[in-house]
Amino acid sequence: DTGSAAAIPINEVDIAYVTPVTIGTPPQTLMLDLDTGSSDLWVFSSLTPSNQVRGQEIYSPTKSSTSKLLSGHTWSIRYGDGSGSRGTVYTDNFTIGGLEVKSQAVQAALEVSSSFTQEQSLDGLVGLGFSALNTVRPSSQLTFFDNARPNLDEEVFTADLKYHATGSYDFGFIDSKKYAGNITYTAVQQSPGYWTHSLSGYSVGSGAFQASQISGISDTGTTLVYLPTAIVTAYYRQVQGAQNSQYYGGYVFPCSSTLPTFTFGIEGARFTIPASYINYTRISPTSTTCYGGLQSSSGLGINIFGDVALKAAFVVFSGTNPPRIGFAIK
Ligand SMILES: CSC[C@H](NC(=O)[C@H](Cc1ccccc1)OC(=O)N1CCC(N)CC1)C(=O)N[C@@H](CC1CCCCC1)[C@@H](O)COc1ccncc1
Repeated sequence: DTGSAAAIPINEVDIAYVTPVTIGTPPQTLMLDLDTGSSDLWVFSSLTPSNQVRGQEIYSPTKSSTSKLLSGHTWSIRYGDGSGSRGTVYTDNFTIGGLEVKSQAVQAALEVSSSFTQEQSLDGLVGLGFSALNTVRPSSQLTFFDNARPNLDEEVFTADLKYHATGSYDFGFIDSKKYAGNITYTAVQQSPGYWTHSLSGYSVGSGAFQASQISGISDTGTTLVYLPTAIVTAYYRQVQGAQNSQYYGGYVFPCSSTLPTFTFGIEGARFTIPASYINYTRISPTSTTCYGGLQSSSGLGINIFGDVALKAAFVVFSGTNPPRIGFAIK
């Protein structure tokens, strides 16, 4: 089997991407954020208090003839940005882009944090990390990818995220029309459950490539790129008027500044993030100060290759044994 679905930016600065999925019988369509940085599939539901729902589509298990309560099971998740949700668990038929998994664990939210309530274009998440990170207790549940894997033509899914445009996620096949040249693969360390791998180094603008192994996670659910402070300061040293603002919680600069590109290495291959991707957003609609798409990871304890980096490449998440991740120019 294979599947293919759109990755649609939810706002004009690509803060996140959502993908249409269907759940249950008859099918209920929700827009979910496919997130390789977590492993819970959870949705706004008929069980979510109405004062926490603001425009989101909801999953109603009672309206689905194929839903089953996974009795006695609960879940609770906290994300890196402090947002979170918790609830109960059903199994139901779940489809992404024509690829169906029967009896997928669908985690119905009983409570969501305010940042989810405020994000009306996001109806929940599909975790595509390793199932070891799943928070359902007493027995953890498998991700959509792990459930689909035995029926896939190839044990892969690919992410083709785009800058200010709709991209795609494919399951079970690698579409050679979506990239140029070769795919460069590198080893993935699957514990504790993220798609963890190393960069072989980086360069700023036309500067020399600095070879160094930088370990981090490729995370479609994280908007920006978070790297070690030494790298980030080297980057912003090239930006007139840049400063690391305590007030704004990161590097900001005059929107009129000229930004250099940022290049990262995967083994021997090189991928360049255009300056426009790093000029992430104005700090407020009328401001002339802009917030950078490259920020320091020092507060996180982990380096994160988020959407700002991933949208510069075609990315193959390979569930083979051992797992690996591939990058290609597009
Ligand atoms: C440094 S992990 C921060 C990261 N969350 C972000 O990237 C959010 C995404 C967002 C925010 C608001 C609306 C829509 C999307 O966006 C920002 O935080 N920003 C973008 C806008 C910018 N101005 C400020 C910074 C994060 O937790 N991701 C998790 C998934 C994410 C949760 C929030 C909803 C969307 C999906 C996940 O993959 C990684 O989980 C962990 C990573 C590390 N240990 C624990 C958990």
